[in-house]
This record gives sequence, structure tokens and C-alpha cells, in this order.
Amino acid sequence: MNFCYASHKAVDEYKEAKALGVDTVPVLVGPVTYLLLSKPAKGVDKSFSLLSLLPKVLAVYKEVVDDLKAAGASWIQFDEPTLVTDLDSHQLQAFTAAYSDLASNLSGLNVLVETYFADIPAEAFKTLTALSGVTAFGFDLIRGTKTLDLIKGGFPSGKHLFAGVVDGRNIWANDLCCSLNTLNALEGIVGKDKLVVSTSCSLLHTAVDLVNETKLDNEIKSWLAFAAQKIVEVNALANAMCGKKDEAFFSSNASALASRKSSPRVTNEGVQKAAAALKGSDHRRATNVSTRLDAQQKKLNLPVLPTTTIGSFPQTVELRRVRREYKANKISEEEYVKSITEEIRKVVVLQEELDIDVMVHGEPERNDMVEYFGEQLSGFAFTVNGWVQSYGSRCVKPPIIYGDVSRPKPMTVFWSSTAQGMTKRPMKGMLTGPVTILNWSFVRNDQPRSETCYQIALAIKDEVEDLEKAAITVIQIDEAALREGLPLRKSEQAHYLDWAVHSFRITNVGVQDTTQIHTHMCYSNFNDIIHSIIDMDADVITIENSRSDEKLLSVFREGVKYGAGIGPGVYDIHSPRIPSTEEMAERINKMLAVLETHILWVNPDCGLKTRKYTEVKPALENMVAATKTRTVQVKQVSDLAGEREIHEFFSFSGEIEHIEIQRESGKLKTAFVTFKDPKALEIALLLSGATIVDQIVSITPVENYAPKCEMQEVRMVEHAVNIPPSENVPPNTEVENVGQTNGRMYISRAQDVVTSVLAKGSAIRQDAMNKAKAFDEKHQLTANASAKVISFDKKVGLTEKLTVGISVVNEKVKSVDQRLHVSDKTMAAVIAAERKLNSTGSAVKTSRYVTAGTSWLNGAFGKVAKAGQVAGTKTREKFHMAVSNLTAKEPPMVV
Ligand SMILES: Nc1nc2c(c(=O)[nH]1)N[C@@H](CNc1ccc(C(=O)N[C@@H](CCC(=O)N[C@@H](CCC(=O)N[C@@H](CCC(=O)O)C(=O)O)C(=O)O)C(=O)O)cc1)CN2
Ligand code: MET
Repeated sequence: MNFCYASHKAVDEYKEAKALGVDTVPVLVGPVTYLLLSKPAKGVDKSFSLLSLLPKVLAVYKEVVDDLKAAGASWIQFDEPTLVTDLDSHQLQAFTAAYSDLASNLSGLNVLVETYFADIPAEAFKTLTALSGVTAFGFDLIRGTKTLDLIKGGFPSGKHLFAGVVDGRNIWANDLCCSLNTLNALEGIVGKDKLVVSTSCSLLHTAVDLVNETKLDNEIKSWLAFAAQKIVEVNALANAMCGKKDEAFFSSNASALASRKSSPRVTNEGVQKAAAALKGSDHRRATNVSTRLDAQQKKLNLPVLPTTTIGSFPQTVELRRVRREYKANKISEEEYVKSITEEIRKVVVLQEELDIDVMVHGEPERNDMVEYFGEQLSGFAFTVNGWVQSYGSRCVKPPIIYGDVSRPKPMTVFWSSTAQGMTKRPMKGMLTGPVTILNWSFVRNDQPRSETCYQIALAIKDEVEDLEKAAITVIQIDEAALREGLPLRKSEQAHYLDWAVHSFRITNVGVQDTTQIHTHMCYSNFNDIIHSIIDMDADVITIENSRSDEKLLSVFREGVKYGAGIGPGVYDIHSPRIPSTEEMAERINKMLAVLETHILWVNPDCGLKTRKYTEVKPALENMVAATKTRTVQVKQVSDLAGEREIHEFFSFSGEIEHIEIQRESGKLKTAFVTFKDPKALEIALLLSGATIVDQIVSITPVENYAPKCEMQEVRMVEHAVNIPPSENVPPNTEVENVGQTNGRMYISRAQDVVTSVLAKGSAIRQDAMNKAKAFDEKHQLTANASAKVISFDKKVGLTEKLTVGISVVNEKVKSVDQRLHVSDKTMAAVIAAERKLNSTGSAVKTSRYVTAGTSWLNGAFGKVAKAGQVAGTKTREKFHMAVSNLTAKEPPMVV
């Protein structure tokens, strides 16, 4: 990796200002922070040390410093905010090395190293204040209150102290009197001519100028200071330190502060009490997530790999015009409601065309997911021009939380109900969660953030419950910014996560089991907080995954158990690129390698509001297609298994169209099995981990599979196995569509498939059986089988068909058994494979779960037997042996 002096921006802008008569302080990201906040490129070894690049980076810094010096700069500022994070001694040494290397280039300049956003740890303070070539140190004294003690404990003489006493990240007027006290104390330590009054950090994070606010009332306005006002405050403080105190300014500041403190608009006792009552106790839904998911599935009847989107659909120019004109009273409420309703209808129709399973209304009535709620909650004020850059050219107007928060009336129920009225499919109610509202607002600084968050949680809780009353059965509570509020220092993180996750849980603690709570998270690496995410106890989470290079999946690979629904985004919405079906199917495959089929959801990475319809339509079309693959890839296929065995193994899952076997020299074979109907896939995937002949195979879906021209051969196989097409149907397909509103639901009993496979003498691994059991339970096929049969029977006279279905299975087993003479070779291999399994998995095998699984299987076999269609005794023996092998503590005996 080489670095070069590619941009002359810092120097050019310095010169430009100078030409206008302003001598500025050029600001550069410090070299160590630059490296510590970088990420190694894809494919670079994890052990690579970014700091090893320091000499190369410093060479470029030297060139820039020389240029700035030549241009006449007298000060230069390096931002090294990583100094407030948890650094080890090796990282701290890098600062010492970097600045001593730069020292000769820096000589003759005033050099400021700035830190901000938190307290600086004592060790880092020691390192920083000993840096050679540096003449000034800057600290955030708003978020870093403990830093003051370090400075009091010793500050190098002759150096400047930049005291960040005016909050650069908020919009509140400074407490000038308090700041003055701090500055006086500091002056006693560093001396009059070495103290510089400053903001706590850059002003990038605050709104620009209060004079642009035409709609804020004067009382609230008097409590605020945007960037322009903050500079006035810094000046006033500096003047006061120089004996030129503007008494009028200081006294109007004091009275504004007093009015804020005592204003009845700030305090709402009812809210204070309700929030106080929450603390100290825990709030959790009464039942666990798997019980809830079962209850929800009964109601929602979702297919495997359900598809959804994150909420917003494209925000068109027209849509923005409608909102703008409504706000400006240029169009009537009636016209506005009509326009928005039409937009929702468009989005609903599109999703139905695309065959999205869980719908959204598209959020056309919202300018922004936080501001929209801020505008409707008490205790919030909002600006007309308080824009803050979010990323690139995208901006947001964070609302201002000035008082206790409450919800005067429902905020989203009208639009959600309108949207639900347009479709039979579930329509997600769409809310922003308390932590995200908090983290993306300007928050009051007169009480702990946690307190404010609990208040918002109560307001959102009311909204959740009103949505539920309005028959909205899926409610998404976005917590996009949960990770963003995490304190930089590890020691403070647990406390934050505790109240943040608790606040989220409060919002939905009151809903029924059948109401499915979703959440969405983005913009971060979640691996280090995965346990907190699990603790949020949402039923389904859709989560950023595609931009972070699928790092998220590594936590599941490392064994973290996630039993709730999860939709790691299959494509990045921050780019106009339209991903192909193949690419998204590949992502789904990677997810299926670490997550169970029944918990996986398929969705984009984030909301679609920044995209165009020309991008969104094809992207979602491809996404839905990626969930409907008809081909599975079978890895680790034994040399002993030919097409016949593979066909036999999969024929119980559904009608097979095509089998292709590939072999790379020196490796086990891979087979591609294409079914006639994509629905057969779910059953086939259940068999992953089962044994074909003597090898445990892994089965994953593949997308856009193009069969090689071997159809001839396949037909021959079909012929050899001699299963007539009419028979070659998955068991119990007869019940398909009966009682189902969703045509995609595939009613086939995993139980039957597993029973059949076992009956043939094939081994099946424990987790495959558990998966099959979960599948059955999810679709209520075992528990309610008889009840269902009766009611179906009444409707369509099904008993006969069902019996036929079972007999087909048994006939098939019998004929396969007879024709193929499930060979001794196979049985010996099965037993060998079982031995392998037993030696590694005996603990699992004796668990209660296994026992339950066995009786489930025995029950299935018993049913088949009772139906009077018992296969040969040999089959029965093999079945029992296979089952007992599954549960045996000792390696099974050869019989
Ligand atoms: N609060 C918040 N923070 C967040 C996110 C978020 O969604 N919300 N997401 C992340 C960032 N993602 C973002 C994605 C998109 C936009 C975005 O589209 N912003 C819009 C503005 C949003 C807005 O409020 N628009 C208003 C109207 C804006 C306005 O007043 N426009 C003027 C003129 C400006 C113009 O359109 O040229 C006008 O219409 O007269 C509306 O849509 O109703 C933009 O930059 O263009 C912002 C952030 C992180 N932080
Ligand atoms: N529901 C919101 C949307 O789809 C979530 C966005 S997260 C930044 O826009």
C-alpha cells in the first residue's frame, strides 16, 4: 500500500481564506487517528497491523505540513479523537513515534492536537501532553468532565490549553456563568496567555444559525444556540476572561437559563412519574420468542424465506411537493390525504405484483423517520431550517427535545389502517423506536438521556398498542441508531445498552403473542453488541449486512444462537446498483449455511426512500426471485452414490426434474437436483445433514442454475427407478391449498419425508430431524393433523385422498426397497456413518429433545402402519434400527 499527496484541499483552502484576509487554522485528521479509524481492505489478513503503515502516511503528512508552512500558516491543528478511546500501550506509542517523526517539519509552527467526544484516559493524557513538536492540546470539557481533574493534576508549562466549554454537538445556549468558572480555574493552572476558549468539537454536528428559525417561539429560541450563536458565546467568554465582560449578554443568558429551568412547558409531572416507575424493574413479554413465533405463524401463515422491505419506498419530487404544499397550507387536508392514499395504493399494488409477503405502506407521509414523530409528540420542537449533514449531500433536521415527552394522539394509526385496508397480506405498522428518536434528535441536557429515552418509550408503547387495537398484526419498531449511541469507552457501554434495550422492550411489552414485533437496525457493525440485540427480544429483526461485507454472519458461524426471525439485508440500498437474482441467492445461501431456514427473512438492507422506482422495481423483483429457487446443491456426495441413489433420496421431497452430478478430481462429488416446483425445496433442505449411502451431505439452495444438457440421461434414471409420474408426488400433496389463503404455502409433511428416508435405511442426522420436526410444528401439521383432516374432510372429502397419500409413500418405500434391495453395502455404510456421529454427538443424542423427536417419528410410523399399508417387515426393521441409531448412547450393533 502506498500513499501519495493526492488532494491539495487543505493548502488551497488556507490560501483562499488568506487571500480574503482571514488567517485560518488548517485542520488535518491526525495521522494515528487516520490509521486507527481505517479498515483493512477486503481479503487482507486479520492480523495486519494498520499502524505498520505509519511511516508511509507520515511521509505525506510532512509534504502537506511543508506546503502549509510555505503558504504562511502559523497554526496547524491535528484532530486525534481516538485518544479518548480505549487504546493499548502499543497504540499510544504510535502517537509518540508519529509526532517525534513530524517534529522537525512542525518546528516554527504552533501545533494543536485536538481530542473530543469523551474524557481522555489518564494514560492517553500523559502520552498526549508529552508529545514532541506539539504546542497546544484541546479537550472536550462537555462530554469529558473528568478531563478537568487530569488537567488540574498537571499540565505542561508553556503549552496552550484549548478548553472546549461550549457544546459543539447540541443546540442549547451555554451556561456562560458556569463556563466562566471553569475557565477561571484553568487559567490558574496554565496561565492567562496560554488559555484558549473553544467549542467542545467542530460545529459540523449542530444546526447553522438561529436567525433562520421563523417558526420557533421566542421563549424556546432564547434557550438555544446554533453554530453562529456558539461562536458569539465563545467570543463573549474570551472577552470576559480579558476583563471585557458583556454584562448585558451574560445577564440575558442567565435569565434564559432560568426561564428554561422553571418553564411549565418543560415539566409534565404525569410523564415524570410514569417514567420513574419504570426504573428498577424489568419489562419483558410474557412468553419466549419461539412460543410467540409459533402463535404468529398460525395467524400469518408465511412461506419459508418470507420477503419484506424495511419501510420507505422512493420519495419522489411529486411526493415532496405534496408534503411541502400541505405544510404551507397551499393544498387542503382532503387533497393531501387523497394524494398520500393514492401513493400508498401504488406501493401496495406494486408489492402484490412483486409477491412480497409482508407489506409496507411506503411511508409517503413522512419527510423523515425521526422528525415525523418529533412533530407529533409533546416536549419536542422542530426547526424549519436546522439542517445538519447526515452523509454526502443528504441532510436531516433533528427535532429538539426540550421537555417531558408525551403523545397527545395516535400518530400512525390512520395511515397504517388505510394501507391494511388495501390488502389481505399483513401490512407492517411502522414506528421509530425510542432509542433512535433519542439519538437522532437534539436532546435536552438537563436530565440523563436515559430518562428522556424512557419517556419516549412510553409514548411509542401507546402507539404500538393503538396499532394492535386497529388490527395491525405486524409492527416494526425501527432502532436504526441503537448502536450509534454506544459510548466510546467500553466501561460505559454496558450501562447504555442496558437502558437502551430496556426502553425498546418497554414499547412492546404489552402486546399479544400473536402480534409480531419487528425491528430494524443499520449503519454499524453489530457483532460486539449481538447479545444486546438478542436481549431486545424482537420477533424479527432486519439488519444491515450487505455493506459490511457480511461480517454479521460470522457471529452465527462462531456459534451465537439466534432463535428469532432475522433478515440480514441481501442488498445495499445506498447504491443505485441493481443486484442480480444470482447475487442475492448467493447471499441467501451464505446465510442458510449459518441460520435455520425457518428463521430467515429476505429483505433489502434499509429503507428505499433514496432510490428511484427504476432501481427499486427490478431489484425487488430479483430479490423475490432469489427466494424461489428450484435447485439444490448437494455437497459431499459419496463415490458410492450415483444418480439412482440421489434420485431415490430426493424423490420424497417432490417431483424431480433434473439431476446433475459434478466431480472435481480428488474431491467428493457435488450434485444439483432441480425440482419441478420451487415449493419442494423446503422439504429437500430439511434433509441437509442426512446420509446418502455413506456420506453426510450438505444441501443448500442454488439460484439461476442452468442445467447442462444431460436430460437424456436423467430420463434414463427416471426410467430405471421406475416411479410413474403420477406416483412421483410428494406425500400428502393432496392437502395443498386446502384451507390456505396463500398459494405459496406448501403442505407436505416433513414427518412423512423423514419417515420415508429412515424407512429406506438411510441415516439422518439429529439436526435434520429436529429441523423437520420444527417445520412440521411451524405448519401445525403433526399436532393438528387429525383435526385438520376432519375439517378438510368435511369440505372436500379428503380422508380417502390422504390415505392414498400415505399409501403412496409406503408403496414407494416398498417398491424402492424391493427393486433396489436397499443393499447390504448401504446398510454397512449407514452404520459406519452412525458410528462417526455417535462418537462426536452422544451428549446431544441423550437430550430430552432427541427423545421427543423419536416419539414424534415413531408416531408417524405408527400412523402409517395403522393405515394398514405397512411396508415389508424388513422396512419396519430398518426403520426401527435407524431410529434407535439416532438415540443410541453406544455405537449401534450391526444386525
Ligand atoms: N433523522 C435521520 N437520521 C438519519 C437517517 C434518517 O433516515 N433520519 N438515516 C441515516 C442517513 N440517511 C438519510 C437518508 C436520506 C435522507 C434524505 O433524503 N434527506 C433529505 C431531506 C429530508 C427531508 O426532510 N425532506 C423534506 C423536505 C426538505 C425541504 O424542505 N426541501 C426544500 C428544498 C430542498 C430541496 O428539495 O432542494 C423544499 O422542498 O422546499 C421532505 O421530504 O418533505 C435530503 O437530504 O434531501 C437523509 C438521511 C442516518 N441518519
Ligand atoms: N423504516 C425506515 C425506512 O424504511 C427505516 C430506515 S432506517 C434508517 O426508511
